[in-house]
Amino acid sequence: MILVLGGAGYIGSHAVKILIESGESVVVVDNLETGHLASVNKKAIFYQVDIRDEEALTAVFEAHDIEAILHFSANSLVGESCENPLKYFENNVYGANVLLKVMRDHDVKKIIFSSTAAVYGEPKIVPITEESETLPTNPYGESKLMMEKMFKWSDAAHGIKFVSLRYFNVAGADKSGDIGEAHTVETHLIPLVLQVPLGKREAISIYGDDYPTKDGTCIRDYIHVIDLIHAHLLALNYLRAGNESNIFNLGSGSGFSVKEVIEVAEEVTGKPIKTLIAPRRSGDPSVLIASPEKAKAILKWEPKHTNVREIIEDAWRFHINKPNGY
Ligand SMILES: O=c1ccn([C@@H]2O[C@H](COP(=O)(O)OP(=O)(O)O[C@H]3O[C@H](CO)[C@H](O)[C@H](O)[C@H]3O)[C@@H](O)[C@H]2O)c(=O)[nH]1
Repeated sequence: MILVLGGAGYIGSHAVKILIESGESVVVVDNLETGHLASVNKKAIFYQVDIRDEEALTAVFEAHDIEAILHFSANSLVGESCENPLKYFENNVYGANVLLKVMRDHDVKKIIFSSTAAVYGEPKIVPITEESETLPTNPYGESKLMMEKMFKWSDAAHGIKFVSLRYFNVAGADKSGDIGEAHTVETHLIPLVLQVPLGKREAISIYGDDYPTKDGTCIRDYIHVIDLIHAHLLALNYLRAGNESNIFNLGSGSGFSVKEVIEVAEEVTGKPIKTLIAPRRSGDPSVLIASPEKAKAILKWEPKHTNVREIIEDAWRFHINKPNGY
């Protein structure tokens, strides 16, 4: 049995669907603070539990024979983390503490963990390898780095093996159009851009056009959520094969600027997208591009949907299908 924490969220709901399609039995735990029950595949067993609730989490571990955990439940908004850092330390860091305690007590030894490119902060060298310095510039990235360290020391003391996956910019949606990115407070570029052709937003603000990049706007490495989840399945097999704990970047290795994303979204939707030039958003590095070479070499990961057009087409299919979310 695989336990998916945060399985009602954007990325977690894709993981649940793909795990089930690949023949795994899945238990989902989600507090539904930001997740949607409707996005959880019906073949999964669902518990509305907050991972900080040790008693309730323990009951899930006692009811099921859990082999491995995929951990997607965390707060993940950079701006919010700067305004309310303690929320991030309480939910993300303390939540991981409770989880590790319950794992230790129930002899569960495998966990795949969602980390982030935000652990690197402002990179000195691009593309970013896993050996790059970790110097987060916001509490969100700091909380994820702290969690990585908690897993490292829990491995040393209790033999809990982990794979930490440092995500770059996750986007796109399942090809069915049934599940996708539907945050109540949306901050991510692609869903915000698509709100304009959906008629939900007048214009998209470009946060800064004076960066030292080819068109002056920030460059990011967009990774399709389906490719991202395939890396999780490979990480699960990697731990099942008895390998040591490890850390991998998950990105496509190529970058697209904010203006390029908007242009492709205009082509995909066939509608003009009005833009406004706004001031820079604080804490935004100019260029974030992953080196995915380690994941390719060790996990044998090969992202297949690296074209930003395909990512936007798949996101658009979901938004057309569910214009008001779940
Ligand atoms: O309305 C908007 C929203 C975003 N942007 C720009 O679009 C780019 C992408 O922004 P997102 O907010 O979509 O993504 P980030 O790169 O800021 O954040 C991603 O990478 C971070 C690590 O750096 C964290 O992991 C975070 O959770 C993850 O979404 C940035 O240059 C941002 O300034 C705009 O111009 N206008």
